[in-house]
Amino acid sequence: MASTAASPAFCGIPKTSTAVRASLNAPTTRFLAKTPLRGLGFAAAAAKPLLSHHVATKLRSFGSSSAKPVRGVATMAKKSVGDLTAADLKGKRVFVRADLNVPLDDNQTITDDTRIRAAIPTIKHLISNGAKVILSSHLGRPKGVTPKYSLAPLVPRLSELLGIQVVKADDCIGPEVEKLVASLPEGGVLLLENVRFYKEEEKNEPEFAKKLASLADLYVNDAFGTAHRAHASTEGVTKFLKPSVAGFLLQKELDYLVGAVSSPKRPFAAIVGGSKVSSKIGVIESLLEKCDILLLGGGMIFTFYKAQGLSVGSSLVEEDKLDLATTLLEKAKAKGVSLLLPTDVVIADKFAPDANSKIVPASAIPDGWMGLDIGPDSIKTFSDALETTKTVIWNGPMGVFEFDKFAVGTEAIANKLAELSGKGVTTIIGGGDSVAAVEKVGVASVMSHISTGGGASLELLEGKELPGVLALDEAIPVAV
Ligand SMILES: Nc1ncnc2c1ncn2[C@@H]1O[C@H](COP(=O)(O)OP(=O)(O)O)[C@@H](O)[C@H]1O
Ligand SMILES: O=C(OP(=O)(O)O)[C@H](O)COP(=O)(O)O
Repeated sequence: MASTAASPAFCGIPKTSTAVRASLNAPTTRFLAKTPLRGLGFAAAAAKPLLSHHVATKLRSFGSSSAKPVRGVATMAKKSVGDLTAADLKGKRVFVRADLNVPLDDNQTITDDTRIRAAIPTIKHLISNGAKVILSSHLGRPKGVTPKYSLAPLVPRLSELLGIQVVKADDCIGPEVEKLVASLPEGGVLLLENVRFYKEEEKNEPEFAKKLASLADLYVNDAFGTAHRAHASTEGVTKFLKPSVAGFLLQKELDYLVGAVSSPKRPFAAIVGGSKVSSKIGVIESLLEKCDILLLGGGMIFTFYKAQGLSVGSSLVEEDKLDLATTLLEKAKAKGVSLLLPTDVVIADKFAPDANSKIVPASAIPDGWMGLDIGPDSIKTFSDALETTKTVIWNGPMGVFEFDKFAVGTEAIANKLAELSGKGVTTIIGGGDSVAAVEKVGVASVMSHISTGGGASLELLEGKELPGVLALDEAIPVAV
């Protein structure tokens, strides 16, 4: 199944895949095997007021065993899509922001549909109550209109899962889109084109948000994976659409993650890897405050090595983060946090599945070679460090696991977490690629929680407010 599909031809992607090469720079489209969604099954109708995470944190510190409102405490719960009935929805145009940023291969085939399946309960609730759904998402990090980042390849799978033909717009604003919205029947779904084709989206420009909002009567945010971004479609739009409510996925993710990371069972370990170094290296500072053990792997580590004066060959490095890396190493030492970097790495002579490879100490990466996985000594050290933990959160693969030769570290950590999960340790896996990796290994079902958001779950762990959540309407306070 998954592992077979992802092996030598790795999901049918040519060995010189642009998708793979792009992952070194801006790894936004992904390419793993199609695997069943686990850990995200929930009843669409099981709606309850959504606790904003800072409130849930407060409740936890009162010793509550669940994130339910406490008698007499005014909660800052967020309104949920489950609070909206047919009376609110029938005939209404609902703007739904989902995170449909799924991996596609070079043939534009979806290779992991986890995020599409996770968005379905909210959409089904809306269409079964007679709403007209205007569905919006980004895909990747395009600079302007870029055909390979079109949402068109998602239409067949969305239609299949919803049991209706989803209509696709060629834009996300403008007269043609307005015409399609006007002709949308009750219970219909219109998928807008990639909202990041407009630079105004990430800049959160109010005029752009207003144009998006003008398409609809009310707003649902179900994009947990993008809830840490204050963009026009996740935050700006809420200023022009009322009500603005949380979708079932957003609600479910927060319900689980807030409780698990606000007062984690200790020792508490975080594992951070992957290739979004500049977005995630900053999180490490906060993790030093929260975690007892911090393990770094993936493309993250070479910036740390270089900051220590080591040669890193042609490995992924964020030059402008070298000072930060040095500071983080000093802070970890001062705080007594075990910040472990791999001591050995698997290096390659090119970024390809058939690259020549060898294992070298982290201090001996030759020029012209790049680190694409953690080595066996590091796997052992990391596994030993995790042995006594009670809670582990993992975001970012340990290596370029899409290539079999460089998947060993990621697979070993996935298997270690599965083993710990079996012993009662809380194991949380977040992020599109990290989830795809544990699916590939076949251990997703034994993890405590599979999250559709990597960066978003790390920011929650940091204790940050997620702009996409904060912007939503508050529910009427509940006293129980
Ligand atoms: N040493 C490395 N060099 C380059 N890319 C890496 C390295 N290790 C892991 N990666 C890549 O990181 C990507 C995932 O990173 P990221 O997007 O941060 O994770 P997630 O999607 O789980 O949040 C994968 O495509 C993987 O190939
Ligand atoms: O894939 C995503 O984040 P993740 O890799 O941290 O899980 C989200 O779709 C957000 O994408 P972005 O990091 O380009 O804003």
